[in-house]
Amino acid sequence: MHLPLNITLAQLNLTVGAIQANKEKILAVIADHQDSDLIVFPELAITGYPPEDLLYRPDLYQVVSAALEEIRAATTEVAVAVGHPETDGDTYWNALSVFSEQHKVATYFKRKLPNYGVFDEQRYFTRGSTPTVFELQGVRIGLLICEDLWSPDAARQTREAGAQVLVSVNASPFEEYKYSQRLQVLSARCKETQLPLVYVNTVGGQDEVVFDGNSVVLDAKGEVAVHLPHCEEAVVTACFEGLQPVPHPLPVVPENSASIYQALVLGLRDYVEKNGFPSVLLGLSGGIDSALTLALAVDALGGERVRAVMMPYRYTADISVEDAQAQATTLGCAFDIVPIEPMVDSFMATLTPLFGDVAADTTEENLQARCRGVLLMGLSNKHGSLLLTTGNKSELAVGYCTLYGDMCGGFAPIKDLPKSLVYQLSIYRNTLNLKDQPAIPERVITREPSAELAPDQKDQDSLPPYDVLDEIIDGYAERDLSIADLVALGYSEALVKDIIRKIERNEYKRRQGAVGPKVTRRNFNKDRRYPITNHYVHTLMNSFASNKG
Ligand SMILES: Nc1ncnc2c1ncn2[C@@H]1O[C@H](COP(=O)(O)OP(=O)(O)OC[C@H]2O[C@@H]([n+]3cccc(C(=O)O)c3)[C@H](O)[C@@H]2O)[C@@H](O)[C@H]1O
Ligand SMILES: Nc1ncnc2c1ncn2[C@@H]1O[C@H](COP(=O)(O)OP(=O)(O)OP(=O)(O)O)[C@@H](O)[C@H]1O
Ligand SMILES: NC(=O)CC[C@H](N)C(=O)O
Repeated sequence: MHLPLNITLAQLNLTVGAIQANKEKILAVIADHQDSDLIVFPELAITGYPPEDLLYRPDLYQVVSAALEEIRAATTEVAVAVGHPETDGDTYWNALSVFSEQHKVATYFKRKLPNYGVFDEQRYFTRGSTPTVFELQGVRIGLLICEDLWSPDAARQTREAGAQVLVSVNASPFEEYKYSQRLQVLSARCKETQLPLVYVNTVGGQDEVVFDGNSVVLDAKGEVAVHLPHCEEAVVTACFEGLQPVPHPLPVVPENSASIYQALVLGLRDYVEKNGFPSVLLGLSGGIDSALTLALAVDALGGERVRAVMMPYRYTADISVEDAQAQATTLGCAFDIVPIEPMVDSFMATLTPLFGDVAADTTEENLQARCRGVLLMGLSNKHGSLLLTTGNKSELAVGYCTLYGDMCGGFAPIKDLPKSLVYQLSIYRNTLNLKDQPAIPERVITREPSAELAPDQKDQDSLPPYDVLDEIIDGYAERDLSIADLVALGYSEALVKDIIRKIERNEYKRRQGAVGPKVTRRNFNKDRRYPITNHYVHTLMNSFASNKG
């Protein structure tokens, strides 16, 4: 055994489908770490994760093979472990290959394929069946891929196959409290097997998920010896002496609000950069949702790449215009004021005769939101700028938003934040001073929420207080509680039923909404796939009535 053994964790931000660019990035890390013994790259590093139905394309495997050939040819005595999809023409695997001195030393096939939440691996891959161990400087290294670690048996079998160190490659997405949950799982595997673990996660935003990095090395007792940063690329070499990882200075683990905020910044930045947008814009109303979205955008891209547009109508309060202006000035982004009165009046003049004698209702409110949407989409088209839509999870849950109005836009940075979390993150952001002014004007946080689409309108005219709404949404949509469970929490039957009806009635709206990063345990996209045409809500209502009877 030749110790110390140096194992490099390459926590890289790779791009789905960019096989050549990902390969170049991998080759650059290999060239820079020739003093290491083993360099470990993330799960499916070659394709990025998740490649989704790209995995059905036969040509993908040709490009992947060519890239792996180049990596193999570039290896010296430094071993390299890299994740990639693999096929023999009939069967497809999520694989991890190890190359050294221009040879393939081992290929391992993932044994546990996650098929829940945002994951669909059983749609593409067949399970591997064999633990894989290879020898490096006399030390036996056992290979694992992500989900393999989330139950005991794959790690146990790898130990039984002779492993002395476990190396796991991962694409483990962020959600609230994920870091501590993940650490518990990893620590349990170390304690069960009494083996140290090198855990390499990917980092970066990919459509609706954000990979948070937080790669770690744990010792055989499950204690963290090395920890890579949250939501940042990093390449760090861990040194093993006597099969014990040498402790490395640990970065501070961000607390809950900071960890979510940083994940949202990364998700937004990567969506904009990886899709090639020069800039973003948004409607800035003087309300908290657009204010938090603006702060995220400026933190992700810098003020010079962000434009905010205030579009007052007759119901817009003066303080809304003042606060929007003040925030744009503090954050250093472009700011315009474009009144929508002439457009709304013109639409109304045309529509009023066609409306006949039907009384005014939400139609008139939606028209204001739609005029704003048209203006913002015009600016987006003209300048090639991505329009950010500002809806939060509570509004999207109950459909308190206008199709082709404030739902216009290509990316929705806060769509998975319940309104209570919008407040929490806004308060958090204001603890980070910028030019001695709060990033979000205090009055925006303290004033009562209003869509300002009708005189003296408040959100709470149509909705229960947000803490109540959020708890019912969380209970019903994230934790699958029944009507009886929610009533037992102290909410009235009428309120619970009303919110559930609204949630189910608005699936069609959410399906037409822009993509945005997941931060809760269950988002309204891949995590919760409900039919649009769906009468289960009647079944629920009826069964609660009959239970009571
Ligand atoms: N199942 C289904 N499949 C496909 N389409 C369906 C549908 N059900 C209704 N529709 C269609 O959807 C349309 C209704 O949706 P939509 O036009 O959006 O309008 P709607 O949902 O009726 O109203 C929007 C609500 O959101 C509030 N709002 C608007 C803007 C901002 C805010 C805020 O605070 O942020 C709040 C506004 O005050 C109002 O209460 C109908 O025309 C209907 O035809
Ligand atoms: N006067 C306005 N000027 C610019 N944009 C607006 C204006 N009013 C609404 N919007 C846009 O439409 C979105 C929906 O806003 P609305 O005021 O109806 O409710 P909200 O969900 O409370 O959002 P916010 O808290 O940002 O006001 C806003 O976030 C903003 O992007
Ligand atoms: N890519 C995977 O296998 C990820 C699944 C795993 N449970 C995680 O979220 O970490």
